[in-house]
Amino acid sequence: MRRVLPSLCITLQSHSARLINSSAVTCKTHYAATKPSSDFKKRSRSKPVSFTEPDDAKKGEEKEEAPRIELHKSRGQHILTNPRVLKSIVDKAGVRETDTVLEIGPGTGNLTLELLQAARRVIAVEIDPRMIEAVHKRVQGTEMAQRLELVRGDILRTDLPSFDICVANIPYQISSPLIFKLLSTMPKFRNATLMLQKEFGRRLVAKPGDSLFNRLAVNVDLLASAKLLMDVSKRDFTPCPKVDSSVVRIEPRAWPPPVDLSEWNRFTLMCFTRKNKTLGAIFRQKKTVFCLMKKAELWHEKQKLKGSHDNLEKIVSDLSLLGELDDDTTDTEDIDVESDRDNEKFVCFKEKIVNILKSGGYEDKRSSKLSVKEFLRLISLFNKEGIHFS
Ligand SMILES: C[S@@+](CC[C@H](N)C(=O)[O-])C[C@H]1O[C@@H](n2cnc3c(N)ncnc32)[C@H](O)[C@@H]1O
Repeated sequence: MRRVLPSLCITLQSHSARLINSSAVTCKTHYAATKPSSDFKKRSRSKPVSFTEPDDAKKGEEKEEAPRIELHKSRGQHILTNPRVLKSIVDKAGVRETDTVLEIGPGTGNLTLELLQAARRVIAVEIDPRMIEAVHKRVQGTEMAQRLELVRGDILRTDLPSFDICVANIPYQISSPLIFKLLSTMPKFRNATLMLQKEFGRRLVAKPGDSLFNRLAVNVDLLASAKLLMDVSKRDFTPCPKVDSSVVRIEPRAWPPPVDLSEWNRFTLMCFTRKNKTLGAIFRQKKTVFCLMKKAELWHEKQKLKGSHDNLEKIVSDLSLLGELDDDTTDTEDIDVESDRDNEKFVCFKEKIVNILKSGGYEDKRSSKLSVKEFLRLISLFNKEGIHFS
């Protein structure tokens, strides 16, 4: 039988949200695996949810008490079950009483309930309707229900609401797009405290010269500062994942440099195609030179705009044939320039690139050792000479 959820408990939002059937989940009122402290139980006054892993679900058939939320690893459903860690995350996030907190992937609600102790309001976006149901049941009939907004949807396809901070144990497979989605939101939030795969967290906070320094760190550093808060053992999750985790705080910069992000993204992609090669070697590659030459022509044509449409179309089609450079770009010797004139143009353009690198002192530098400031200076040197990356 379908039962309508009390509207005070769940305000479902927007295009992606859908009211769910509250009878779809079996929830039991005990923690099978969430290990709450007695203090936590007292404070939450809610009905906790337990769950089973796919294999346990089969084994548990005869145990009539076994509650059923089958956890799907494909959705990153590793539930954080250590109350000490849950509390520590909320403390370290610096949640204020007046805050609206965005939580991504509340799962069965362990972190959600902690957040509701500290914040004025929590907006939790969850893709799995069974989890929405579970969290709803835990707050149902408590004053917390009025301060919790559950949104069903894929966070990557959901318009983000306005929030003060984000605190979340996220599905690791969406870490990168999620971080950039958060960083592109307006108005700006104070910070995001995220549980990430340990290795990913280390890469995020890496500094130029560190062995893990990479394009991700540069791109994030452009827009935010990232700080490692603590490591969390895989044993603190159910089911136990293969990897350990880290909690990282990301704080958006108040005044990020005014760069075209799509151009920046392509520029760093090019610079990091071979992060340990010198920039001189990277930008001398035939494919790279050719790609930049075509982009420069396109840019030049766009500036003129009134010019020949035919020419513009040819350049656009050349570019699409070329495709985007990606991290696996290896084949650089397969581009044939058609005529002597083209060849001359190509050689001149290559010389121009090399001169920019030489005059800026970048020819022998490696991306793995450059700061955001140095990358910003390099892109501006290229732009000044009419070389663009978007
Ligand atoms: C690592 S679990 C975290 C659960 C809970 N917050 C905790 O700490 O125990 C990730 C949660 O994110 C949800 N999820 C996965 N992909 C999602 C997406 N694209 N949008 C929103 N939620 C998602 C999963 O269903 C799961 O409940």
